[in-house]
Amino acid sequence: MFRRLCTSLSLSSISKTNSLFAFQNNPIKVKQPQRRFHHSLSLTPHFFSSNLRMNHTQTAAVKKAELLRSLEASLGHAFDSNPVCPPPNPLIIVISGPSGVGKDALIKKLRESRDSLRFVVTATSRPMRPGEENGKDYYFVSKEEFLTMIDKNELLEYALVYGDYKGIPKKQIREYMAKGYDIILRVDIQGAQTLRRVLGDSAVFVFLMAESETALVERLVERKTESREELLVRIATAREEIKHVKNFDYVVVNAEGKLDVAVKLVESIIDAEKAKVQQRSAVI
Ligand SMILES: Nc1ncnc2c1ncn2[C@@H]1O[C@H](COP(=O)(O)OP(=O)(O)OP(=O)(O)O)[C@@H](O)[C@H]1O
Repeated sequence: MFRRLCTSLSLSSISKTNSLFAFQNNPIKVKQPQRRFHHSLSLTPHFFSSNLRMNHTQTAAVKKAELLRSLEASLGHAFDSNPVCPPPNPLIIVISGPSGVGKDALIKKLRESRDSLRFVVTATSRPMRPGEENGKDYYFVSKEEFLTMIDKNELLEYALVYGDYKGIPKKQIREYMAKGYDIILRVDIQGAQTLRRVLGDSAVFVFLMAESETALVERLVERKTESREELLVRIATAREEIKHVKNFDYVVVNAEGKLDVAVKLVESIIDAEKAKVQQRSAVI
């Protein structure tokens, strides 16, 4: 192979000394390449007609084109410009963590920075909070409507959380994945456990946590959406939930005032997952 390469290189340099157009009538007989890899670099009389003296960049381009052609000639076929790796599978990313840790805030930022991500809107029977939008933050449905969705097997998972139902409609996930989008799911720890049973290792599970219990409680208090009693329940639950971190693939700390750092880390996780040789392959 090395000798063949040398031969073709020396042949190409000979043709160059004779004439710049000489290799248009290349004497080397090769099988016609099926697809030309470097059309844009091929020499045509037009290329030189307007400017007979080539500058340094043009000369380098010609040399490169010539070398590529001679390599193709030696190999007997054109280089393949198709991607070497198949496109990565659509990914399901499950974001979970204690109440008030910043799941919604993180997902909002992720959606702004990544076009390839689609957020699957959770259906819930809880009342709408100020600033929330139906169909954007959640699908707000009545308890009766939610129970009908359960009966029809329309939910990937559901749970009764603090007296309200929350669940993930399957339809949206299927539609987005068919279009090649990555899916981001937001669930509490109970929901993540159910999803792990349903999806196994076919999805990526990310546990979001605050840097300390104090930080978590302060965040919840500042949000002003829970009563004193509700806060106590959420704090007690968070203490239990933290024990489930071992069932997740990744843990991300969302430290006070450092939401952007947490977002970047989740983006890196997505990038790393996309570069995996053995891709996860979720079927809903
Ligand atoms: N890194 C951070 N630093 C300071 N405040 C934050 C940070 N991340 C989120 N917050 C704020 O903390 C509060 C709770 O966040 P968020 O509502 O996103 O939590 P959550 O995990 O979705 O809660 P829940 O599960 O109860 O819906 C919000 O007011 C949010 O703006």
